[in-house]
Amino acid sequence: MTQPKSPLVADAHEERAGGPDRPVVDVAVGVLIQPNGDFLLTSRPIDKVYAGYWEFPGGKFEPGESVEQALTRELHEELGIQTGQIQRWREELVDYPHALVRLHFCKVLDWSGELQMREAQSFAWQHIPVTVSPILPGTVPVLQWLAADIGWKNALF
Ligand SMILES: Nc1nc2c([nH]c(=O)n2[C@@H]2O[C@H](COP(=O)(O)OP(=O)(O)OP(=O)(O)O)[C@@H](O)[C@H]2O)c(=O)[nH]1
Repeated sequence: MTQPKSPLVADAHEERAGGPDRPVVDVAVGVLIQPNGDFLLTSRPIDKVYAGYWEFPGGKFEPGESVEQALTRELHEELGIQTGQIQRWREELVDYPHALVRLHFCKVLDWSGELQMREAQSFAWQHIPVTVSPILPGTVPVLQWLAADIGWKNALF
């Protein structure tokens, strides 16, 4: 029988808010990738937990939303863009002191509109290795997946 993948535990030494039975919070996350392979990182606004940490844009589902609906709404709210096709990529469970979150990472290769930082966040187009820090704990594995993607392509060509 396949065992469920255990969560990535962030800041394990800190107390967990909500105790052992806290609910899982679903989060839609967009990895916007340009044709040259650069991807977009944004910094968390000052009024949020892990303020100033770099992450991929996105946010929590609202009731009844699908991954695609939540991501389309969040990318418009945060960046002012209209997303085209959304490709579901990977999921990850992260146990933070403030919440237990399930991150639904999606690749977005196609969008329209100029980027606007509507939450006064900073942004950086990056490639591996990234030059911004600190990176949000739940975001670190994505950089490893992106690196693996590049390795796969290099192996083919
Ligand atoms: N957007 C985003 N959130 C991430 C990433 N990695 C990661 O662990 N998270 C976690 O997912 C959760 C997203 O919450 P959020 O506060 O950004 O969501 P939101 O915009 O809906 O917040 P709001 O309720 O304040 O409007 C946070 O617990 C954050 O730490 C990531 O790459 N992008």
